[in-house]
Amino acid sequence: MYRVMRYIGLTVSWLVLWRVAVVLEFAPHASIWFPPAGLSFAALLVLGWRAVGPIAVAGFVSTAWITDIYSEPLTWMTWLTSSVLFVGAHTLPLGVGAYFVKCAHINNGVIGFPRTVLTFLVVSAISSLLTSLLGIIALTEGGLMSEPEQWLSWLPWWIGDMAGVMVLAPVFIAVLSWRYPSINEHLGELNFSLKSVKWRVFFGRLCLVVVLLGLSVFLVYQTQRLEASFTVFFIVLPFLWIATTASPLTSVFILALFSGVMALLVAQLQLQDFALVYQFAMTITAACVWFALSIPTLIAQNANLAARVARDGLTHAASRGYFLQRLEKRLRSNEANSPCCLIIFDFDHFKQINDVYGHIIGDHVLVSVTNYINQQLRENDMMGRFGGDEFMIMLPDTDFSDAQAIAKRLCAGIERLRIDGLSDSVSCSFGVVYCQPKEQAMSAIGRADRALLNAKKQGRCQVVACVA
Ligand SMILES: Nc1nc2c(ncn2[C@@H]2O[C@H](COP(=O)(O)OP(=O)(O)OP(=O)(O)O)[C@@H](O)[C@H]2O)c(=O)[nH]1
Repeated sequence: MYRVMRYIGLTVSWLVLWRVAVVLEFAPHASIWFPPAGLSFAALLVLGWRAVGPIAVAGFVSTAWITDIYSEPLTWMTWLTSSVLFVGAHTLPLGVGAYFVKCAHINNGVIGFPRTVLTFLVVSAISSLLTSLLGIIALTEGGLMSEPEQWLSWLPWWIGDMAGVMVLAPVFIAVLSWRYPSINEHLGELNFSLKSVKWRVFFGRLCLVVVLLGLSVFLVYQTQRLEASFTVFFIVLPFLWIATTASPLTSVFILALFSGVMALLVAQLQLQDFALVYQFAMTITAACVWFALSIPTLIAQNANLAARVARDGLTHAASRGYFLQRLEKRLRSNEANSPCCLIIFDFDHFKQINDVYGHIIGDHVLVSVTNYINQQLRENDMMGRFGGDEFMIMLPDTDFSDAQAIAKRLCAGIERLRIDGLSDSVSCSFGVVYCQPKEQAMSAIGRADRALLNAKKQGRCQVVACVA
């Protein structure tokens, strides 16, 4: 029962939107935008083919209603043929398009959000072109459209449907996602939760774009000049700002209301001569908003990747590349005159630990020892993984004797560590160097590595300092 009510609600909403579009018509069968296309796309995306029934009923009713609006006589047979053709022409391209967008997000995943946006925009353009061409054929077959009207209608119909899909489908998807939350897994980065909307931000930014639109439309109304109508394209700039700073739902709501006000102003002020400009402004603004919505996502993903690249996945010590970068920066900076020391340490007979206890325990040893060392270091110090079982520690503002003392303390502390799953104790060998002012990072590492080699040669589990 509840489900039937929802389907009836879908049919009624579709018809209300369709009636609004008819009021805003500026050419036969061509409104500045066609909101029902947005609702059909959203319903087909969220409900799948279950949405076809309610949309079909709405299509049959609207075809009959056209007679009333255009005062064209309609026989039962003509009504039936036109309705079936119209419903097919409307639902088939939009349904296939919605299916593509749904699959695109699954295939592209989180990283591919901009690609999903591109798919949505391309699908909106192609599906709308097909609905307009097939719709015109349907109306012509039913005798509801003459040949001159076909030529007048195809472009405004196409762009009107495209505007309906690009601008309104996301709003309807958001509304439907509150009732059908399973769609959220396909929406990925898009947070369409109402909680994400900050109402002060929403009203402030909505006022800004509506005022700018009002100024632009007023200029056109006063001058009746085509050049003046192009000023509406400048509103793309505040929209880019909105889309990159507000939540997706806020941007999508503002875009829909802005487009609604635009359609209303064009109809009320009789600006039909400029309707195509406004139609294109609507779709271009929507396309820009969609691309701009992916910018915060890309920034967040980049930050995430950068953080991952900077850390070693197992021990969470700095990665080799990041450590070298930081050491190089420290040695070249003005602080280079203050002392900086470098320690390199390597586990003793680590291969044996792996061979006797297995690699899982080997990993556990690496994690336990590096955790212990991290606890011993100051906030400014930095540990990095050179590779395998070899690690480096940068000690800024530390003189040579202190660095040697730290290495000895760590060496003794590691030997005392009791590690779960390991009956023997572990040990490490250490090489310590004082970094010369303006010395290359790799030169300091080379010297520390030679000291470490000496520590290994001298029997392991000890600290060797390299003075020069
Ligand atoms: N479990 C584990 N083992 C690793 C990892 N990275 C490197 N190893 C192993 O660490 C061992 C390092 O051995 P070597 O450096 O050749 O020498 P060693 O056995 O430590 O002996 P010395 O350094 O001469 O005292 C190798 O067997 C590597 O396979 C890791 O992430 N996890």
